[in-house]
Amino acid sequence: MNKKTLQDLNVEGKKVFCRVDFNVPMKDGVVTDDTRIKAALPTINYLSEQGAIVILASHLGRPKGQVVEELRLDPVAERLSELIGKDVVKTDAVYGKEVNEALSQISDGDLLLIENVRFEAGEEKNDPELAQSFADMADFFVNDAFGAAHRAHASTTGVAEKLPSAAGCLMEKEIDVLGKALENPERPFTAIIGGAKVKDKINVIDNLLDKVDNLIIGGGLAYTFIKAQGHEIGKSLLEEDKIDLAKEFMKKAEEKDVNLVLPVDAVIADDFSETANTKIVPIDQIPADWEALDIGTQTREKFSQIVADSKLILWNGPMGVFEMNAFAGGTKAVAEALANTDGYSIIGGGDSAAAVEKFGFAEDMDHVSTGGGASLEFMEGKVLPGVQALNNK
Ligand SMILES: Nc1ncnc2c1ncn2[C@@H]1O[C@H](COP(=O)(O)OP(=O)(O)OP(=O)(O)O)[C@@H](O)[C@H]1O
Ligand SMILES: O=C(O)[C@H](O)COP(=O)(O)O
Ligand SMILES: [Mg+2]
Repeated sequence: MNKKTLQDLNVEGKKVFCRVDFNVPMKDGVVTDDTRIKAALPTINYLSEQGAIVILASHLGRPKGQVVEELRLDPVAERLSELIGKDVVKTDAVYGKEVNEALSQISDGDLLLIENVRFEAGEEKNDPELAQSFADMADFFVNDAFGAAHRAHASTTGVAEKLPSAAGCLMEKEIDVLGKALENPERPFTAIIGGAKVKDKINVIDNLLDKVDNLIIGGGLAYTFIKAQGHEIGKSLLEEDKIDLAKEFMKKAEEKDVNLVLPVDAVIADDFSETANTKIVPIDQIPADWEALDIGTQTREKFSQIVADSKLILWNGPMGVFEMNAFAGGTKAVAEALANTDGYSIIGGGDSAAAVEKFGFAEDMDHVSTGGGASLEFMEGKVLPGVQALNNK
């Protein structure tokens, strides 16, 4: 990596605006998976030990420029404080008087977490004024938010243009590990994509088809493809305006001789709930008022076999709604296959990492990346804007 790193900055007695990705799974105001918080600790500890005042900034969820009470970062501050064994000052504001007052009361080595940056409409628009407000708080900018490095937002790229900047340790490590895998991928190279961010993730497929031997599509992403094949998908997740794109990708896969693999059966439910009635049906037999919430048993076997035969596997996005036990089996089976394969296994994403942790397979993966969309875009061969914006060595 040709970007400056922490060692290139002299932060003692200085204020550092440090973007992290604390977009973690939460339930009832408690962090349910702290993988991303733990992953940022080396950078936070380093800055603090060097005597910097560390201003931490993150997004959480997609509040779309408004204050959403459930998306405040207080539970994250609490968990961070437990992990680091130190107080974390948390402000309810993203910038302005409250933040400035808090900053005037803390000392070198202390930590301050500002509120969810996506409460500000300017964040996702990369508004220069908001970026300037971030820059005004600090002497340096450090980006350790690999998971958000594919976003060109005020707290990722905007502020980088206004302060001397560097990559944090996590950013450095992710780029190093993923870069090595991508440089000369061992084959067969298999990508598995699932999850719920269909609009975002369908777009990475185009470039991935130029790189992989097998492309497995599961999770909520699969049903737009099943629909494109002409099957009824009931109330399953669908991006209506991406059906034609899905058709194009199936055609491109055929032309490029890429094995595009879709579910052949599904666990369907008559309600989006743990207590719904469920059954497993062939993929072309989903009734109109049911929805597919997990891959079926035959699909699990098929996907697992491909994983077992692969030399490099990149997985992002759960195969089903694994947060509910009734729909966790598919994600667990694929996680187990990745844990047992002789190939190099990379899994990425906030919820995917949480799933692997929940099922006890995290230790068996070669690399658990904190990036979901970011690791996919990186593996597509794209330069991530959050990285590009940082100062070169
Ligand atoms: N069939 C399905 N129907 C509806 N939701 C699904 C289905 N399969 C998986 N999901 C949901 O997908 C969500 C995770 O998707 P997401 O794309 O956010 O993955 P991720 O690993 O967190 O990646 P990223 O870091 O990019 O967010 C989970 O909350 C899960 O319940
Ligand atoms: O979870 C992620 O992949 C990152 O935190 C980015 O979140 P976003 O997809 O809402 O930008
Ligand atoms: Mg997610």
